[in-house]
Amino acid sequence: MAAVAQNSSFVKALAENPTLKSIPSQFTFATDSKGSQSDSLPIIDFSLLTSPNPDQRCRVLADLDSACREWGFFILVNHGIPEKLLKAIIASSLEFFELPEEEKRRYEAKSASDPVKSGSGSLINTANQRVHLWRDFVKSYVHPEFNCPTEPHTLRETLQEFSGKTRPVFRKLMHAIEENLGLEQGFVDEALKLDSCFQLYAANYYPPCPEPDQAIGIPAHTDHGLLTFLIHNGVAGLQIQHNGEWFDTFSPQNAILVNNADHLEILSNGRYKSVRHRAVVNTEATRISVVMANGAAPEAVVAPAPALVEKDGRPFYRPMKFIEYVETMLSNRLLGKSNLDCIKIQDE
Ligand SMILES: O=C(O)CCC(=O)C(=O)O
Ligand SMILES: [Fe+2]
Repeated sequence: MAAVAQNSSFVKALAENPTLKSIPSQFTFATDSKGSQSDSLPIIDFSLLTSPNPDQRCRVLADLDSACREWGFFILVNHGIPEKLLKAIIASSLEFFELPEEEKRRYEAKSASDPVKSGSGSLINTANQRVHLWRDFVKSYVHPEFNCPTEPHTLRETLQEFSGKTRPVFRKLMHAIEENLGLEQGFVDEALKLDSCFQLYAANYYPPCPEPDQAIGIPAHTDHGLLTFLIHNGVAGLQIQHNGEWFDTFSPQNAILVNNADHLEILSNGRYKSVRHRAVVNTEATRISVVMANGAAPEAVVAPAPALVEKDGRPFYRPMKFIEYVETMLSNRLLGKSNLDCIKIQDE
């Protein structure tokens, strides 16, 4: 047990204490955080989705289908979002974490539906103990209504632009997925009301940790929404689970890491599983990730696509209003308890 007390609600301040040699006991999270390497993580070239060459387009659609089906994760390249904007959103997010504590504390969450929240987060484990995470975060709902912390002043414009530029990429991917699932053209736009799609921005700050094997940034979980986009500052830490094994991810310069989230699993009636992933920490370098969770409209009721239910003989998930699902998830602090499990229709 470490002698250093945690007086702050943010891990950054604790990690910057020069006397810290081990983690305070409330951060202890027993897990094997080693990840395997794979040279077959799927890479999808976004620009080929609009290729005039039908063979090329067919090939990228097939690659996207197998990435969604087998890995639930892919590395998106040539997406057209300027590198300058990706760098700017990471820089503005870092500026947020560097604000004085009292400024960040203004956004401490009072309820799951607060549109802007900040803190570091903790969970209750199966032994009913509170586990603190080795990460600080800031989250805000950015679409259909735009919310943003007032400081740093660079964040608002950058975040607005980032949200505006990620939405068409998300929608084009959803159209390709609609085609891959054999759904009628226009079905996802209408059923999920994608003009008003929900987007949640989250930035995570993982300071260096003196005992990275004893702590966790974010434990294994799946995300709400359809597709999650993630970029980072070049420090590795995202791991995904594939066939029961944990894999480290990598990303070429300027790429976006994309993963299937819960509502894609529901929509596809279980064909495209929401991928379990986690964030591990290290002794050396601060890691920052910026996440854009892309979902259906808050008021849309998400259910398995009727055409797939017909093929499968039955739905495997119960319908639920999108925003209700998100807010249930954001207020659920139980480790290992998945919202998706709650709406799964079990075999009779
Ligand atoms: O920082 C990461 O790599 C993972 C973040 C994440 O999974 C999340 O914010 O939901
Ligand atoms: Fe996540």
